[in-house]
Amino acid sequence: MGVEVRVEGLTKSFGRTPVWSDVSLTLPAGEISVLLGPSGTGKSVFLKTLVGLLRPDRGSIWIEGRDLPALPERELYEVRKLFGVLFQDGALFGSMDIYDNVAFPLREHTRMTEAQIRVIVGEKLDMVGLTGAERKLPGEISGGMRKRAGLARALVLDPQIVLFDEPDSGLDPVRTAYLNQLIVDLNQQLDATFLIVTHDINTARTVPDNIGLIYHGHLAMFGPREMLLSSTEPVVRQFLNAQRVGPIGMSEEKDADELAAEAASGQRLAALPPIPVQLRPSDGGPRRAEREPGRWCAAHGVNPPPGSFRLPAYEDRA
Ligand SMILES: Nc1ncnc2c1ncn2[C@@H]1O[C@H](COP(=O)(O)OP(=O)(O)OP(=O)(O)O)[C@@H](O)[C@H]1O
Repeated sequence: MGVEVRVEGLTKSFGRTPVWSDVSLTLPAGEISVLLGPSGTGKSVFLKTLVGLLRPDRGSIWIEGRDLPALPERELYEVRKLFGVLFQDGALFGSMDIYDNVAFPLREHTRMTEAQIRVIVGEKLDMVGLTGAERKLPGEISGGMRKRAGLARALVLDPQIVLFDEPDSGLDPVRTAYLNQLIVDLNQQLDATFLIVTHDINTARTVPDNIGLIYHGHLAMFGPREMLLSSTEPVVRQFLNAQRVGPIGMSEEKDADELAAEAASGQRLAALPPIPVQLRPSDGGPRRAEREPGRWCAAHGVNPPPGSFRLPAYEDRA
């Protein structure tokens, strides 16, 4: 069922510049979580810190009873094998074809024979729909295919935790929809815990089980999807509505004068959009962490925005 990742009081700065402080959250085992936040708030830094590429100033990352930042380098190297990471650009080696890119971690980290490697690479390329593209160079395929090749490589060592850094960046809405479906299908098939950093509101609303929002150097909120999607916090409403009105400014947080001027001019935050149904696996089976729509809201006495949990009209007709 994947592994739980428990982050406690994590703080990171570069020199005297703080990125975020006192971040605490638990990624539930086997579930999909999404991390949102304005540009530059340190979401990529958070992923790199989780996987041990950056050291936090303070705090703990507990995985299977081990606190990652406290581990000596040799043990950290072992724990890193639990992770698969899909970097923003796929991070493929430009001079290697897709097959060799996907085979790379197996050749680097295991003693498998080439025959064994061929079976695994074939299986992962099939999972992401890239069978037949083995001999292409990264420069010869589309951005969407590069993402999928990067995903095949991230999965090749059977990771327990998969981190996705903006998997939808640079993709058109249709390719994003395919990739989102692939993520939900993979989560159903694999024993892994997923964390996705994204700016795509539709992805954030339909793909995860849990959502977090980093804002102004802190984790503003983290919890079940319905908690965030029904939240009345101004920063959440502004983000989910993709609005200029609200506490988030162009380059930083708006100050009190700016917010007062906004209120005086009659500009208001829009109402929350309805909570959509979650994306289901394409085989019609249940999600790994399936929950009844509206259960969290009902259990917490929260009224979801009107129109929530309905299928879009065109799906009602199908
Ligand atoms: N190695 C580094 N050394 C110094 N500063 C860094 C380093 N890596 C990131 N930063 C700084 O940390 C801050 C957070 O960067 P990060 O890329 O994590 O933001 P982000 O939330 O992922 O942004 P975006 O949504 O635009 O991708 C930025 O100000 C960035 O310049």
